[in-house]
Amino acid sequence: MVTFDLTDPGAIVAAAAEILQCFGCVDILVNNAGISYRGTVMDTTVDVDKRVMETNYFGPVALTKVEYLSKPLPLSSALLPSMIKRRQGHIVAISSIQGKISIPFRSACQHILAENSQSESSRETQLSEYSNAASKHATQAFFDCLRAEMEQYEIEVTVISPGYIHTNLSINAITADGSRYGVMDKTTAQGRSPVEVAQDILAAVGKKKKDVILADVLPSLAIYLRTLAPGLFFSLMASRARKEQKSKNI
Ligand SMILES: NC(=O)C1=CN([C@@H]2O[C@H](COP(=O)(O)OP(=O)(O)OC[C@H]3O[C@@H](n4cnc5c(N)ncnc54)[C@H](OP(=O)(O)O)[C@@H]3O)[C@@H](O)[C@H]2O)C=CC1
Ligand SMILES: CCCCCCCCCCCCCCCC(=O)OCC(=O)COP(=O)(O)O
Repeated sequence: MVTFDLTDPGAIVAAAAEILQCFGCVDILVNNAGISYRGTVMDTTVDVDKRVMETNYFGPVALTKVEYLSKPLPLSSALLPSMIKRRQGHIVAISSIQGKISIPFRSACQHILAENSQSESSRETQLSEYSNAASKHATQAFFDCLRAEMEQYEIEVTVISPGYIHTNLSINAITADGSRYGVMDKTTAQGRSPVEVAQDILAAVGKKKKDVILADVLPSLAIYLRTLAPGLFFSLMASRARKEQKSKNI
């Protein structure tokens, strides 16, 4: 197994070169790693915004291209050029429903606390998700562009937009000051089984699907509402933010 930190460009280049050296090619690249975030726009440092973008956006972008133009690395050691050369390959991006719609303070304010510590309880007021949404919107945009450019080389690009999944995502989320959130949110705890989601992703890759939403009816409808009646969608979100701010005194 080759492990590396997605926020370290040098490590990404080295890992891709090692993988290509060991296996000769990559058939399917699944850009899955990511972090989430809890905080308000006003409280969050730009360093935290950058950390989320580096992990969720620049990491997958760098891994996919793997320094196409990097001088010390021969072109054959880069993932995308090696796929182009073979005219074969499949790139998957695990985005999110939040790559299609941006929600402010989420309605689910109740949490299942991972541990019942005072510091964790005090974090219950920080529920905005803008940084996660921004990084996932960027991910969707990048891989949509890549899909169009790669069609001529017969390379597939699939963007997956899941709703909540029962993983450690909220526990591992970072907060406005960069510290770990450490809370299992109710929405996450009630999310789909990761095994089932993985099976759906595998099926989507097998069918060469281009864009897949793996979510309940409401989030799926919300995406259509955002497109067809943006004014109404924005009003709903603003009302949601107002209610949350009032109830949580943010
Ligand atoms: N859970 C959910 O509700 C949803 C999740 N998603 C997306 O699914 C993907 C997987 O997240 P999920 O399994 O839920 O969350 P987890 O927090 O359980 O897992 C995140 C994974 O990403 C890896 N990771 C995080 N940062 C880095 C980094 N800098 N370098 C390398 N690896 C890193 C972690 O590795 P390690 O353990 O070594 O730190 C871990 O394997 C993410 O892209 C997330 O945005 C999308 C929609 C909903
Ligand atoms: C025609 C009627 C439509 C009515 C629409 C009303 C608006 C409903 C809003 C629904 C919002 C759903 C948000 C789902 C968010 C989601 O699934 O995110 C997945 C994640 O990325 C989870 O990460 P997180 O860190 O947020 O736990």
